[in-house]
Amino acid sequence: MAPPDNDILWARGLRYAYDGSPALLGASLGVRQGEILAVTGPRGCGKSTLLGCLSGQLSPDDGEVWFNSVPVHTLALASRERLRRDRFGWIGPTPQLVDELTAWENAALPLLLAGVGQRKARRTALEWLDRLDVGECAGKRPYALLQAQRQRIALARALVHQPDVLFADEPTAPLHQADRAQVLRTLTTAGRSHGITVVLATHDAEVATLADRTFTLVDGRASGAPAEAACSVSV
Ligand SMILES: Nc1ncnc2c1ncn2[C@@H]1O[C@H](COP(=O)(O)OP(=O)(O)OP(=O)(O)O)[C@@H](O)[C@H]1O
Repeated sequence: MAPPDNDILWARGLRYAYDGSPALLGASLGVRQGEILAVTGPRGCGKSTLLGCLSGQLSPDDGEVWFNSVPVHTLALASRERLRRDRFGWIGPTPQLVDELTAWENAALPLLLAGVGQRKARRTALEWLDRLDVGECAGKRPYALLQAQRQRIALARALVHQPDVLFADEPTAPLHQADRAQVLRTLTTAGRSHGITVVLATHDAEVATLADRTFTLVDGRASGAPAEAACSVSV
């Protein structure tokens, strides 16, 4: 079956198991260009695994993932890595920064890897750090920063190259309430103003209200999908 034209991301019948222990049991979904989709569900229902499969970090045991007209599930490793680097952004629940680089260098990494000149990469990274209220941290290394500042820098890095799709896996987990609201606002505003599609995994119903649409996973499949028909269910 070919993916519909208006879906930037499209997955069918995704199955994934960790050492024989199933995490996804036939999840199917479509994500439209520019929308903010919240992937919700209780802890352990498979949200992170679904984002891993959609973003090409994990290879599903069965099923298909398409990005535009590209079949991600059959791409060779090098092509998948290039796709992730150039077209996708990723932010997880804990900031994973390069210890040896300053905040702006961390934020600029996707641009530098794509061959953008140092001066332009620095300027763009600084703009994103300012937008996220961590401009004053630009010259500091991660060890000298608070966890909340590190997470904002990780978000700047995820957005700096204006990816087609931003995958955000519980991005506000390490933040306090006030930080959480601002980071989420920046994330959703950036998505809407730059036409970035956002796939946001969260178990927080309040966070999910910022999304255009919600996809609920229960035990590795779409909520309400009967086990035997799970492969053909979509939202
Ligand atoms: N690396 C791993 N090795 C083994 N089992 C794993 C691994 N990662 C996840 N699992 C298991 O797979 C299932 C789905 O996990 P996953 O992290 O995708 O769910 P989640 O909905 O994102 O959970 P959470 O809300 O806690 O982040 C769970 O039962 C989890 O224990």
